[in-house]
Amino acid sequence: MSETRASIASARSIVVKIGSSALTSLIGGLDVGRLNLLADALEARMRAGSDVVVVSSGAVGAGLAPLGLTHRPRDLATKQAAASVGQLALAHAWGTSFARYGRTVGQVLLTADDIARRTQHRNAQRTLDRLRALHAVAIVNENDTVATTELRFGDNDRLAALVAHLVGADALVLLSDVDGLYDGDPRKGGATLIPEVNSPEDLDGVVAGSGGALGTGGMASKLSAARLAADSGVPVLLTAASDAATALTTADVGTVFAARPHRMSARKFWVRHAADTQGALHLDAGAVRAVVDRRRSLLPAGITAVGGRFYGGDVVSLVGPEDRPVARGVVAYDSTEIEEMLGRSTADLPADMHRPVVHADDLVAL
Ligand SMILES: Nc1ncnc2c1ncn2[C@@H]1O[C@H](COP(=O)(O)OP(=O)(O)O)[C@@H](O)[C@H]1O
Ligand SMILES: N[C@@H](CCC(=O)OP(=O)(O)O)C(=O)O
Repeated sequence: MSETRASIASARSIVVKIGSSALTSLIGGLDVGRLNLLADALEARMRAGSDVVVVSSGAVGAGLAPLGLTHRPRDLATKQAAASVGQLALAHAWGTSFARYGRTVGQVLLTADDIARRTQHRNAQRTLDRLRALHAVAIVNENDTVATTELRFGDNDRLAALVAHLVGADALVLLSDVDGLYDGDPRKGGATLIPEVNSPEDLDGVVAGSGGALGTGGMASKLSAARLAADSGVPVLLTAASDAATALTTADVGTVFAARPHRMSARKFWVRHAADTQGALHLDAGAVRAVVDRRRSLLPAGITAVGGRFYGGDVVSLVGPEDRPVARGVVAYDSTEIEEMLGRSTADLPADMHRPVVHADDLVAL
């Protein structure tokens, strides 16, 4: 068995994301039978000693039938109304299912903002850690009723990858209605399963198509979430929910994505993937070489212009001379302060401005 599969099979802490397509159908709504089988597999893994966090889609799908809707709505307000009805049913169904084992569930609804802001990020982390310490299973979903279009996560695949990093998980399992990644859309026929993705070249020529009637992101969002997790050091298994029992025991099923050998620090991961940028610093070519190639801190001498209004502690985009973002970082000063420092060497600045504008530890090249 491959090293990646072995690491997923033995992971101490796992995030398992279950897609709408695996839990709901347009005609039947929420499928409690399928949900019970998933809870069985999740409970077995917990009893074998692993910590599990569940990211469950399906709120919109579960809310359609009770509202008399026969297709997934396109407009945001109806989707949010369906999600508010469906989330209640979904959380209740998970609660009832795990109660068969005497296991308590906790509902955790997150928006992109919660992950993007450092304080909320820490709060979410603490809640998830405490639920785990109390032997309860967290059932996470996007907070669909308050998230607006701009605030929405790409979808729950991305949310699951962010949560995996948030809780320091050792593996991410994505369960869908398809048994892995194919080189083309399997609904069109003639596509071949790719069992293992070890490097970006393994994805050459792969066509990731759209999802089903109830899913949102399709294969493209699973691929980008899998790469996000794998790049940050978390191995990923993608398979069908009907194979959950195998996925959560031997991991000998579906497609696995090998993790990068070194896990990115939690702070760098947040800067790179989760935080919203509040403004921009424009750099000259020498500063780009220093921060991107030599991994140095950013000093005022290499900054040519400031874009937007921001404060010390915000995440900003570092933009090269060709107007292309080259890095992101946590800025040490307010934008108004940096305007006074532009192009000046550190020695010419007052003593309280000798810290780098962005410290190398807070800086991630793109
Ligand atoms: N290259 C591909 N490999 C596998 N599945 C693909 C591919 N391209 C498109 N798909 C489709 O993506 C669907 C899964 O995405 P989606 O419906 O969003 O699932 P979920 O609800 O689990 O998030 C599958 O049903 C499959 O038909
Ligand atoms: N938060 C939404 C799901 C969004 C989503 O990403 O769905 P899916 O592609 O099925 O994982 C819901 O619960 O309906």
